[in-house]
Amino acid sequence: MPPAIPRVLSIAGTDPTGGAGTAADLKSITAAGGYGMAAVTAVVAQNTHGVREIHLPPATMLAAQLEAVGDDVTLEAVKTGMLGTAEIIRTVQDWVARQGPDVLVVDPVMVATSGDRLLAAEAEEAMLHFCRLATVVTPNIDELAVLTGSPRAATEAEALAQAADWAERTGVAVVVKTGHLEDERVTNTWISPDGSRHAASSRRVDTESTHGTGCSLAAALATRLGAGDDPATALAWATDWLHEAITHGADLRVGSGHGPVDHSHRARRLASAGSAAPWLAADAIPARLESPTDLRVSAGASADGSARAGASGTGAADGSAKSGTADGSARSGTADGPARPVAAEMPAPSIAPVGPWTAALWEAGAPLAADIADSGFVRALVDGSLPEAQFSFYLAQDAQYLDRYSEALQALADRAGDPAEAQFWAESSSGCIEVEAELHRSWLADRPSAADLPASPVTSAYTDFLLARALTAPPAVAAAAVLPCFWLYAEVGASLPDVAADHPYAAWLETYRDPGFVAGVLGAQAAVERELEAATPEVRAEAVRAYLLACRHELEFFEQARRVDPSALGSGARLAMVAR
Ligand SMILES: Nc1ncnc2c1ncn2[C@@H]1O[C@H](COP(=O)(O)OP(=O)(O)OP(=O)(O)O)[C@@H](O)[C@H]1O
Ligand SMILES: Cc1ncc(COP(=O)(O)O)c(N)n1
Repeated sequence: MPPAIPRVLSIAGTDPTGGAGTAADLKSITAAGGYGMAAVTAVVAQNTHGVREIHLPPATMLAAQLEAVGDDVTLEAVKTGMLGTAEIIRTVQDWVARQGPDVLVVDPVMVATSGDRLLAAEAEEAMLHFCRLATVVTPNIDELAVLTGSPRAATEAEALAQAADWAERTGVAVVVKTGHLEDERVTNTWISPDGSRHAASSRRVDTESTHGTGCSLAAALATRLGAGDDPATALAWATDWLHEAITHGADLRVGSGHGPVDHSHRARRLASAGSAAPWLAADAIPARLESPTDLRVSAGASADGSARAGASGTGAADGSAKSGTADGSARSGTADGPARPVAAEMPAPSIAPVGPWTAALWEAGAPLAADIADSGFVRALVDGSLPEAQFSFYLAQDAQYLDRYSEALQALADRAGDPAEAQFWAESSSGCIEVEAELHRSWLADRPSAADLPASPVTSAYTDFLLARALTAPPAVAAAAVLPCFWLYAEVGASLPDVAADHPYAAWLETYRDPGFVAGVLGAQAAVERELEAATPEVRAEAVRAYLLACRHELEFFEQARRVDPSALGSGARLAMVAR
């Protein structure tokens, strides 16, 4: 039984810019949940443009490092990268043979992205020999050709065939990486000696920031295997994590050549999601709203460029000054993207407000609407890179949500004074039940494990919030609380681009375009407009707060799928515990 935090040793060269080699490995091991250690094979003077000089300490020094670690620390996994010379390879090989780690991931580094040689040509034979000790080897397309003694594969099928043949001959698994081919999707395929395959693919990111991707994938894979994941789960985890790191690498602005990936992006995003800071500052909304203008003035940009209204988003994630404002009452940047304009500069909604109160509400919540449209979840759904397990989770939560949202709408119907309004809420409530039933019929039927998932903490927090207001709050507050689900969801639908028919989520994206959503938005807006007009100034302020908090819950609801680790979704009667 491996420990919860696998102890993983990287044996590799250095990179003073932190993008490749031991630096990349340590960051990747940490990101994948392990404790990272490193023994240095070569000191490399390099940057994002290439290698300038390589210093090889005596092999005896490497042997001493390996002995020092091995004598003292039990290792769940070892990952090797740049080994440089035949003598170094032999040194590592001798130590590995004695140490016998359960997991050995060999990244047979030969040539850097920059074209510089990192393995002496005459050492290739020794590397081929060493690879036979591995649990899995992770060659790129060019290294695969050297490893298998074949011409460079021109297609993924050719590469898979080369790898399958080699794995069968040697008894060592191979991960075939298509990063060096041209396909729109990049696929990593684990091929076992018995021929079984597990593929994990992601959308190709158009970026220069791919320095150290091979090192990072291998180190993350070693860590997940060291933690006890099976090959398919470990590879899926490493591929998905690396995709996020590559997507955000350029934002680091490290160097002017092939920059590093952002190994910590996921950790920062998750840390931000775990913040207990309130979403809306106590003084974000005036205590009394005599007219919509009171909210407009309050929501408008102030002299220091901050906005007064708008619930705080996930902005703290990047830790920079661009995230949120001094008083924390508004936000203009997220873990996923650069700062955006404050409310006053926000684009108009595609479904226009029906009166002055809904116009003021839109303006106050516009930064959150923009966050949702630009959220990692919506982006991954649109570009097709959202992992299926996360999509299934989202569907399951959507079904759970609709069930309770329908109850909230029925409560509004029961409490409505105006018969037409009561009818609108009641019809919306039954409409929800129909959509939920359709979700189960069409989408969850062939995803049985997702179909049984209970409501997540995020879903429960949102629906409990809505139900509490629908059942007990003044009608204006209750109506304002349920409005974002109508309006922001329809806005997401309106913002979606057309996608190709073979897009993995084409059919789902189509469901957002249902014209029925727009009719629902208009009905809910009309009710909110009427109720706010009739409410007292104090109740109006409470209603605005409820609207903004519901907008923030909407953002959480979309983003939650990207916070879930499929391996944590197993069934069984247990109470999830937190790590301390
Ligand atoms: N442009 C990209 N978009 C998405 N993923 C990528 C991209 N480039 C690389 N990757 C990911 O990084 C992994 C390793 O990349 P690649 O196939 O280039 O290996 P490598 O050549 O060993 O890496 P390195 O360039 O660090 O030596 C790929 O398998 C893939 O998961
Ligand atoms: C020490 C060391 N190890 C490996 C690589 C390969 O990484 P890349 O091909 O991305 O430059 C590197 N540049 N430096």
